[in-house]
Amino acid sequence: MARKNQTLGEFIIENQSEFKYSSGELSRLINAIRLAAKVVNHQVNKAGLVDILGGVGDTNVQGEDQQKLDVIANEAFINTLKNREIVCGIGSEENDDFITVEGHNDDHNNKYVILMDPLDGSSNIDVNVSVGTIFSIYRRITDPGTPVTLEDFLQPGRNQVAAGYIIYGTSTMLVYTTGHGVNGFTLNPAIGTFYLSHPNMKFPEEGNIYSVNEGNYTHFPQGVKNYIKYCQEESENRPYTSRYIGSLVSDIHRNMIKGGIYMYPKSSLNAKGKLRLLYECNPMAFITEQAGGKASDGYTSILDLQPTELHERVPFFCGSKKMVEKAEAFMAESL
Ligand SMILES: O=P(O)(O)OC[C@H]1O[C@](O)(COP(=O)(O)O)[C@@H](O)[C@@H]1O
Ligand SMILES: [Mg+2]
Ligand SMILES: [Mg+2]
Repeated sequence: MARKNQTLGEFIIENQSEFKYSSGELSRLINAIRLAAKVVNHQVNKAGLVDILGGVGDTNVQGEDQQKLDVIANEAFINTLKNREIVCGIGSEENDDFITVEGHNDDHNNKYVILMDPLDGSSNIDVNVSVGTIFSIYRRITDPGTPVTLEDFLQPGRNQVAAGYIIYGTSTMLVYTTGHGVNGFTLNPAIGTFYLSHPNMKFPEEGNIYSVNEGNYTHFPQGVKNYIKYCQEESENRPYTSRYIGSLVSDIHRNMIKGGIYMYPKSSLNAKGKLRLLYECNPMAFITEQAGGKASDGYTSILDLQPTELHERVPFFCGSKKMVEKAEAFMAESL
């Protein structure tokens, strides 16, 4: 049972039995994520003081300029997870291929794979706007004792056993689910402890915030253009307010608290949109559905999509249930 101001450590232990495979491994994994989050939080908070702003002068597999904090966050999570030998594989936005973690005595016996976006909202790092980390956890489907394979990562989002994000904003929060609701923990920086501050988070069914990069408006499908016009019309609780931070984690976190819809549609610029299915859309969709919201590619639930590549992109509509259903109706109409 969630108690306000319970520490994250206490919550993990007290809720372990909820988890059908509860052998303590998943708890150790969430604890490792908690530790890496604190390491990254420390770096993010002092970014302007030490020379970790800006790019490393290299591009990642997405063709994006890698920021120094992308690399620092990536290494912090990979090292923390590897050193604790609790995963058999790691997939990251910043690594072309998945990383095999041999585990104790190279026995490949660990049961979980993790996919992550170590630093989300990279374009906001240098301008002191909130950024995040996103993670998604699966049980492997290939036999323990054998090296992990791509198959273990390309599972539908419905198979996730846990997912969450860390938001490095006005305060630092860790929000996650293991399929039993969504809980948010705030870091007390003075003592380095996460406390339960947002028990049982819920997306309001309806809201009045829409989040989309309207700079791409002319390139959007007609259905999206029609929905944006609908959001801007004078009517009962419209026009909605437009809010777009440009950090997926922060935009969805705000909309989960206030009610709203986030969209990164396909466009004539990006045939499949921009966001990555495995370590951005699947984990945010799992959180959203667990909080009573909805997430789709405009037609199909994100969690029912069958992934085919580690870094594949999908169009993303996510947020308050009635708002996503309305956007989907406009998409269907304009087919
Ligand atoms: O600048 P755009 O095209 O609107 O894209 C913003 C989106 O891209 C992202 O920054 C992509 O994530 P990364 O920063 O992890 O690459 C999202 O956080 C954000 O929602
Ligand atoms: Mg991202
Ligand atoms: Mg990123």
